[in-house]
Amino acid sequence: MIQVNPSLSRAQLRTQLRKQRRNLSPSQQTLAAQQLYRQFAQHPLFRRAQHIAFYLAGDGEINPQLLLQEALQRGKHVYLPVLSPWPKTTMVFQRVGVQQQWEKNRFGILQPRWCAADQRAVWTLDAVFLPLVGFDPQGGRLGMGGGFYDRCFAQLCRSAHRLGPQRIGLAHECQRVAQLPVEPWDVPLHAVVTDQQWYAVPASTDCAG
Ligand SMILES: Nc1nc2c(c(=O)[nH]1)N(C=O)[C@@H](CNc1ccc(C(=O)N[C@@H](CCC(=O)O)C(=O)O)cc1)CN2
Ligand SMILES: Nc1ncnc2c1ncn2[C@@H]1O[C@H](COP(=O)(O)OP(=O)(O)OP(=O)(O)O)[C@@H](O)[C@H]1O
Repeated sequence: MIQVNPSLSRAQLRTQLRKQRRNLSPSQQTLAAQQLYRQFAQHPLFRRAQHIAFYLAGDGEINPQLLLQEALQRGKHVYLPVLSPWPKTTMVFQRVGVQQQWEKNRFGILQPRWCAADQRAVWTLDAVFLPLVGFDPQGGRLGMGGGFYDRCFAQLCRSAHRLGPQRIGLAHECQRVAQLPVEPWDVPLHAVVTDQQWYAVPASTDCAG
């Protein structure tokens, strides 16, 4: 686990942790993806969930592709994040179709071509698997810095939809830090699954802000 120098800013921490995950070799990445799959494929949360949001891995992120394929095979509805053309700060979740058309978002990440009819309100999903740059065992998440996931969940946390989807961070073990700096807009994760283990977050820290 990384011992975080408390004087590091979020931006510096992000740079350091991104470098760390990009340094994993292709064979380490493949193994991590297989181990993630083994950790999770038979888990009741995954077995029960019918509407699940994934992400397409890049930049050294742990790859949930095996789980995504498994979800499709089990007849679940699979969603991916799509950045809205306007307003630029909005991200929605869109179901992946059989003859899906794709486009790149402004960060070069592949996303389903915008189709409002296939989009589903976040609070009606059963689970959202979040990519992350860093995490801590208290449910803290450091992302790429766009604030997209936090904005998606902000309403949910403040309103009566506390139950909403399970927010599950997926990560390499090397992305764990003892304690991330917390910002007022941060929405805590319910759990983090790495290639090595599960980190269940105590309920009391859920939506603390
Ligand atoms: N796989 C994956 N998909 C995802 C996310 C993610 O973290 N991972 N996102 C999670 O929110 C959203 C995209 N958010 C992103 C925010 C910033 C950058 C980024 O690369 N920033 C550049 C600099 C900015 C620029 O190119 O204009 C960089 O530092 O490399 C990428 C994605 C939606 N899709
Ligand atoms: N609920 C919100 N409403 C308005 N702005 C927000 C909200 N949540 C986050 N932001 C803004 O987004 C910016 C980036 O936030 P942060 O650094 O936490 O992103 P991140 O979690 O790393 O990114 P991402 O979720 O896209 O991976 C912050 O400057 C913050 O002001």
